[in-house]
Amino acid sequence: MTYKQRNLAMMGYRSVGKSSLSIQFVEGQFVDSYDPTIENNYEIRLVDTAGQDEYSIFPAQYSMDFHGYVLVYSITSQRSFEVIKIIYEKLLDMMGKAYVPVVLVGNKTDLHQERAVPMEEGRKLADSWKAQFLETSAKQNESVNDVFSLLIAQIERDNGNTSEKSSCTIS
Ligand SMILES: Nc1nc2c(ncn2[C@@H]2O[C@H](COP(=O)(O)OP(=O)(O)OP(=O)(O)O)[C@@H](O)[C@H]2O)c(=O)[nH]1
Repeated sequence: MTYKQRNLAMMGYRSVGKSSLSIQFVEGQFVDSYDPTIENNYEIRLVDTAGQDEYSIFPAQYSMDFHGYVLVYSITSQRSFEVIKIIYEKLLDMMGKAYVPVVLVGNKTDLHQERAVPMEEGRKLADSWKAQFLETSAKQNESVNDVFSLLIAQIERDNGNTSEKSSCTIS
């Protein structure tokens, strides 16, 4: 069986849930990797970066090796939403590109009483980037796997592949 390796980076402000989403995804996908009807297999290398802020110097290695990026903010933090815009701009700058495959994720939907960023704001921002958008709860395992399957599908579309069935392992 052959694998396409896909390197994905989790980026965002401190404490938005990058590690929690990664751990939830890795544990949730473990059983699926035994599915015998696999047609496309992706080996995902998931890099959970340390939280950034608007003043962080963008480490060059974050732009070199990745096929796609999960940009995470918390729906309870307006600041994390502002910071994600800056991270995105820095990413494009660093890559010297007008487009990179991105999924924008508003995490912590279970804390709806503390919501500070309306869903519509997230969607509008993602549209302006031509990116996918999802709200998630790492705590309640809400839409977590969708983040990664959307990003993989987007990367494949960008590469001119339109295969519908896919599966993955994480290393
Ligand atoms: N209620 C709730 N809490 C969450 C959720 N995701 C993460 N948290 C909590 O938010 C805090 C930060 O989560 P992390 O996953 O460590 O966040 P991070 O973005 O990796 O943080 P840094 O390593 O500082 O960049 C922890 O206390 C988590 O338990 C969520 O979906 N809902």
